[in-house]
Amino acid sequence: MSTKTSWADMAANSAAENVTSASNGAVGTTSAPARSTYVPPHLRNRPVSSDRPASSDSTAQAYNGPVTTNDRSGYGGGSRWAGTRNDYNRSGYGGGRAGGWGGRSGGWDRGREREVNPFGDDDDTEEAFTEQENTGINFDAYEDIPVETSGDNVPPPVNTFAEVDLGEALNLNIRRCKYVKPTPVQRHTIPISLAGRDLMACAQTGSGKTAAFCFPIISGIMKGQPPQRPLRGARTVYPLALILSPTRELSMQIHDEAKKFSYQTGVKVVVAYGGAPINHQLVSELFLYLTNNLENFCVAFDQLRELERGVDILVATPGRLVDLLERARVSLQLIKYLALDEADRMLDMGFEPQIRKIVEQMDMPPAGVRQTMLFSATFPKEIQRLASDFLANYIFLAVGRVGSSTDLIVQRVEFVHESDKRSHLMDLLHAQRENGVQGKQALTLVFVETKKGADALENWLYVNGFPATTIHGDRSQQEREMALRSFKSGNTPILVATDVAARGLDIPHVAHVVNFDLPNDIDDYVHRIGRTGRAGKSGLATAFFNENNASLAKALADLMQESNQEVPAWLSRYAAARSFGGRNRRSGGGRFGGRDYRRDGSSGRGGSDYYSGGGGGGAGGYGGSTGYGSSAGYGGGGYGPGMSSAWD
Ligand SMILES: Nc1ncnc2c1ncn2[C@@H]1O[C@H](COP(=O)(O)OP(=O)(O)OP(=O)(O)O)[C@@H](O)[C@H]1O
Repeated sequence: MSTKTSWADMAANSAAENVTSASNGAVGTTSAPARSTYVPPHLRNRPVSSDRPASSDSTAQAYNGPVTTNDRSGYGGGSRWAGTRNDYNRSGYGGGRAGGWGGRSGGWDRGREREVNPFGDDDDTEEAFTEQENTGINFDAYEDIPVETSGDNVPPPVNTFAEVDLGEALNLNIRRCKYVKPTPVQRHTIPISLAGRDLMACAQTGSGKTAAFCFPIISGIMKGQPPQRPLRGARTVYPLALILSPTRELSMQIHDEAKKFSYQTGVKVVVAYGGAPINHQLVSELFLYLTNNLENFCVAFDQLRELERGVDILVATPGRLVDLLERARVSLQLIKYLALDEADRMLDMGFEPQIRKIVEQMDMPPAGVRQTMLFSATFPKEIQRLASDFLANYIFLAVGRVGSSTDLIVQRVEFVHESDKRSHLMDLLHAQRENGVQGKQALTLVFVETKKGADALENWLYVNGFPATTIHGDRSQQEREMALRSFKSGNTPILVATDVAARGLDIPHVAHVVNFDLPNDIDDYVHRIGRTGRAGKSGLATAFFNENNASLAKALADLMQESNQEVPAWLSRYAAARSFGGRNRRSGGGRFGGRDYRRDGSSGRGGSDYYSGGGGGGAGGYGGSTGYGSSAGYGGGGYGPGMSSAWD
């Protein structure tokens, strides 16, 4: 630990200069009146107009401190690619703020601002929400989705949000989001979570899992008893809920979503994600390190300040959270809700030690005392076994599988030799252009295996007239954010990415996912193609396959067949050749991304057939499989215990 240069310490020392008093996790700034009173959730649970402070009473006012949501661009540190050709997103990225975070409008000593309206409308009237719906959602596509539940006394699903008591303020926000009715995973999981049950939920990509775990948490905090936060140290904060996710971008996205859902509920959401520690940088990258670290420092500073104002829901990546815990900036003593998004990824060998440390070795209440919710689109059985350590008498829920019965994603697989991949991609992009798809700002996400490969392909595309940008673990936080913004806005309609972008990211209008390099693991493929065809929309996924991908053939052919896709004869031949002794595994087979491993009757450690719940599929055990636990499939790079990661 001593070798670590802690962002938390650095930022804390600087932050301390701006901080005068703290109590129960709420901290005042030098120019703002000291916020010595923490407002318990039960007092905050009232919808108020966005035009005035939440309440005229002093406690509620005290809670309404400055909110810096979406204001991460306050740092202006230059970096390797910053300001270069492709990454401009003029729509709001830190324009005029190059001087650093002090340039943020009003600075951070503005004291108590009203809560920023994340919906961008200041009209809170009923009429503003009526007769509107999230028009992009094709709910019919979900009607025939298979659902499987197991566990004791499973609460029945609901058909509408009105059937469950989520609370007035949250209901208003659901309507602001234009969610007219719950998606299948929400229909099933919300009543389960509201009943206080632990949950392992496996549901299609893009089917609304974020809201599925956020709604019960926010509602529970709103309705819960006011917490007695211990006075352990003025700088220690005590969140009531913890949401962990594997990447910075996903954490930010969950944070943004949770902020929307908790608008004017009084529930405070804060995000903490991190950069790499000093001892993992190469000397030759010193300059890059200094630049990035300044940026990391600025991000950390911002996050820490926000944290010190008090937090109910902490959204975090594991590495940064461990850092915060080790430095006693955060205590998990009062955690009532623990949610792991992309839970299978969080419990694979890359992250598991950190997750165990957070959940089992710090001060978090044990399973059964806290409520634990695990969500992913894929749940390999070995991971389920590990996960069961964190759960008490849980319910397992499986909802469909990517494209399983809805055919939302058209999957194509083409045989392309390594040397032909670039020209083949070019052909696809030209065809797209000719069809006018890109003219309408449709976006293409291209997955490659390595970070270097991503940079090289981006450069080649650019030289050949296709504006592209990249996201991978070697890019600085600022570059990653700029790339995402530029892609989302359509300014740069092609994003070349490693697996760091494979999970969770909800980017509207991604029309085409190209697996330029196929992953080693079929579950990674499922998550990658799930960046399109989201929330009832349709999408296209093209994979370049060659002999290097032979180990994936069987699982890929099976998945395509299950999804009613056309399987080329040559792929079937590859698959047949791999039928025996094939190395790739499948999470659940059949119609789901995973099935309850307890059904196998082999729930003890070292249980038997890895595939037995899945109705056939590949042979071979988990232990020898290609992908899980190996970092090979992750362009962002895996890492060992105690180390930070490019994922983080
Ligand atoms: N009830 C709903 N009605 C309409 N839209 C919804 C509803 N619930 C979620 N959405 C929207 O669906 C999209 C996908 O949701 P989300 O990102 O939570 O999916 P996910 O299941 O977590 O996907 P992934 O497995 O890729 O992480 C989001 O844009 C979200 O706003």
